[in-house]
Amino acid sequence: MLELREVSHEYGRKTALNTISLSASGGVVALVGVNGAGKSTLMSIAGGALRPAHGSVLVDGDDLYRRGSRRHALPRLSIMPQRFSFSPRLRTHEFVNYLAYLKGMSWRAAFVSAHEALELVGLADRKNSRLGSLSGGMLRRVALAQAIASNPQILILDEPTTGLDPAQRAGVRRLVKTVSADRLVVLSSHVMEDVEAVADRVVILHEGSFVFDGDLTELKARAPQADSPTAAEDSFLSLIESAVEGIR
Ligand SMILES: Nc1ncnc2c1ncn2[C@@H]1O[C@H](COP(=O)(O)OP(=O)(O)OP(=O)(O)O)[C@@H](O)[C@H]1O
Repeated sequence: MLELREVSHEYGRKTALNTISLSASGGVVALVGVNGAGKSTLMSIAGGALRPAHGSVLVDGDDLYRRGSRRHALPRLSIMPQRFSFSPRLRTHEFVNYLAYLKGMSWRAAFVSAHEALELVGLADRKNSRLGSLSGGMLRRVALAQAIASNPQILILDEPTTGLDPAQRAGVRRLVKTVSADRLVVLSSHVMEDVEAVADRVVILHEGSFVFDGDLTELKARAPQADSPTAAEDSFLSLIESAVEGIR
């Protein structure tokens, strides 16, 4: 169970998140928003990578940002960040293996798990390649593999399909569906097509606040034409427009 309690965050004087509360325990929760809505900030905070200025994040009741409980909470989740730094000389398997080990797995278990994760993301044939030789799309899949490898109960995926070709995107969507069968996946996206393919619940974020939280049927029902093939997208756009009008 992941719980965000009244989370707010600012960068200097810029408010990125404004009193966000969310709890989820399973399935795929898709966080949708336009550029700058606050998705990455929220994903980083939920994934243990950014301490929020206000509020708290609980994993099965353990506070992710409190000394004492962080070490219990952290191994139960993994984040696939939008960008990650790495040594270009490390080999793909070595990197995934090492990160799974850092998450608390034994070296042997991490070794096996890294192989399985690379297989799942379609990179088994590049397991001995140096990271510096991989394409951008391959690196995105390495980022996904390292998130999956430690077998966490909660997976936080920040724009997992960005930079992938259509076949790889379809592969990642299938993978997200498969891994969400027995865990919680929270992913961010601004591609409604991806969201429709995988999400059990959609949360729309705009200028740091939630403007919608419900399932796809509820989202489509808000569109001018609920049976239109573009109903989810139309509804998203009209929710954003009304939020903008509300701010004016
Ligand atoms: N390190 C930072 N310093 C200053 N402002 C930041 C920083 N990171 C994000 N912001 C600002 O906070 C707001 C939210 O940014 P965030 O990256 O969370 O949005 P996003 O929804 O993930 O956007 P995108 O879809 O473009 O990745 C934006 O206005 C952004 O300019």
